[in-house]
Amino acid sequence: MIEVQHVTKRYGSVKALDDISFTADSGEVVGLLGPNGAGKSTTMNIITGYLSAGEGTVLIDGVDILEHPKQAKAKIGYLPEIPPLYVDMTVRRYLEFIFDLKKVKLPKKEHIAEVMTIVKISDVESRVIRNLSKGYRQRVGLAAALLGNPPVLILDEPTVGLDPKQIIDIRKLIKSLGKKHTIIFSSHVLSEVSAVCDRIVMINNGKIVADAATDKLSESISGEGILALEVEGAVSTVREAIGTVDGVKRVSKAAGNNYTVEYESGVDVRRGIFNVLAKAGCPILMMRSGNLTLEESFLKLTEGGAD
Ligand SMILES: Nc1ncnc2c1ncn2[C@@H]1O[C@H](COP(=O)(O)OP(=O)(O)OP(=O)(O)O)[C@@H](O)[C@H]1O
Repeated sequence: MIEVQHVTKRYGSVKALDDISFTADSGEVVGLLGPNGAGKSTTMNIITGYLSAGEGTVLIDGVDILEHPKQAKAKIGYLPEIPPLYVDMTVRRYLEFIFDLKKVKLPKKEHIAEVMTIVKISDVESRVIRNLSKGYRQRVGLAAALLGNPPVLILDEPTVGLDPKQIIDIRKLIKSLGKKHTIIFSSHVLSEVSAVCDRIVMINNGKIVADAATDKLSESISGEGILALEVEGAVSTVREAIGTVDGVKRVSKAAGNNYTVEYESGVDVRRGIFNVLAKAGCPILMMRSGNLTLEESFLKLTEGGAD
């Protein structure tokens, strides 16, 4: 649905993006994660056609954003980091204004009411935007992005500046919107991205440093899996037995009866290890994944970032 291909962007001598490529498939919620200054906003602005890339291509549902901007932009709902709200308007008036601006062809009253219900702002429709809390303003911005039912939503740091309750509400909202839309949303907060997204694209210093399903990310970063084991029996027997299992790369002895097993990424060695140790008469007392946590992976990849 969204294809970013070899995009490079320079601001004068600053290379903000350096040959980045990634995709977001239909119905996927993809998190663009990186420290401040990594290039997230620049990426978002290029995807939405607000900024042109120096090199590379962005396709929205197969349509090139630079060659056919009108057609491509009609498929996108964009929530910039600071939504450009007209604060003297009421919520309803503002949404009517955006509806007209976007030249939406749906029945106006019903569609605006539907969108207000989705983002839960119907109760403030007559309030002047200036008097709304930051959380409500963010939802008004989201409502504006949703007008016209675009299949793609691009959300730039949608929870910045919100209180914890508002953050939880917006996350829930994004998750539910993910059922019907392809979403790319940026954040510098790992826990946020991992709570909401199917896939994480990590960006640092204008380069993509990781791109994987949220639950597979740490494994894909370390390039191999790690298991921590506690096993009874003679050390040489245990090591030898585990070493015969397909996919096992290294067995290291830790304190007591503990071992660390490194294995090839994508291979599940647990059953094999169970079988060989049972055969050798060495009971397994504990076995768990010893991979880097997502936090550790993120820090490892973004060391030296601007944040
Ligand atoms: N208009 C500009 N002129 C010059 N340099 C810029 C401009 N906009 C961004 N940059 C630089 O490009 C790099 C990427 O910036 P960008 O705003 O895309 O990062 P970001 O990941 O969105 O960070 P933040 O979360 O702080 O907004 C940074 O080094 C930034 O200083």
